Amino acid sequence: MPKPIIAIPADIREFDGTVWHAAQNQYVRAALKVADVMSFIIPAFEEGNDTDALLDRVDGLLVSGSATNVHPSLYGAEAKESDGPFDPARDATTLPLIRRALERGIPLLAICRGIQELNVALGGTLATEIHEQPGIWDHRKPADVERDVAFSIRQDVIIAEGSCIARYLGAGKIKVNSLHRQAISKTAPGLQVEAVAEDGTIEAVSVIGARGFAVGVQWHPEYWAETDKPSRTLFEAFGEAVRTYASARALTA
Ligand SMILES: N[C@@H](CCC(=O)NCCCC(=O)O)C(=O)O
Repeated sequence: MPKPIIAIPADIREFDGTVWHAAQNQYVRAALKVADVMSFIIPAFEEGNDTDALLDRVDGLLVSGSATNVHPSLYGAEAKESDGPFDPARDATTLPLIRRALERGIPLLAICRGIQELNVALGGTLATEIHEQPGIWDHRKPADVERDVAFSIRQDVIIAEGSCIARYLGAGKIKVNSLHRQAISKTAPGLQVEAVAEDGTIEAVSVIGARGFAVGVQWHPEYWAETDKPSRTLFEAFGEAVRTYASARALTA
């Protein structure tokens, strides 16, 4: 069977005096080196992407992290300046892809901004600047440090007994990295909370009744996917789900 291909929606980035559709190497590399799947980076447009035409050509969807935030209007909140930076083209691309991939049973791994998009896509809301809430830790990306330090494995999360990811990672405490200032506030009706931090922050969800692998994590398993066991295990599980989907799709082609 040819190596399967997943979709990774791009961010809109501006540098070198122009606009780019960009995905970070850490996601594409973890997909290839650990999940053993190739990636199509999907351009981010507010209009014009044909969601089904894109999903017809892939066997998985990986929604990556990003320093930008989902626009509050998408979950019924007023947008404040401090809620930015925004990426409306990415929002307009990822939310339909997430909803349609779930309807079609296409494996989904949503990471950091991705779990927030998953929650919003299914009707949930987000909390912003969570470190300002009483009793909530500062989960933000540390400033002015080397990237490996920023993504260091440093925070406990507790995986729920009987959860989807407990099948792969076991239930109980594991250590993860943490680089986010927003988090799930109202969990979408179709999501099951899979892991929380000790301050109550939701750290992982799965899609109730999903036809295939459909997991969102607030941490970054891609960054140490080649060396950190829980990170590797999650990407390997995603890769297996993608291959299973690809084999089934090949039978109906
Ligand atoms: N912007 C959201 C999601 C955070 C996120 O995806 N972080 C990824 C790290 C950014 C980087 O690669 O530098 C939030 O802040 O909650």
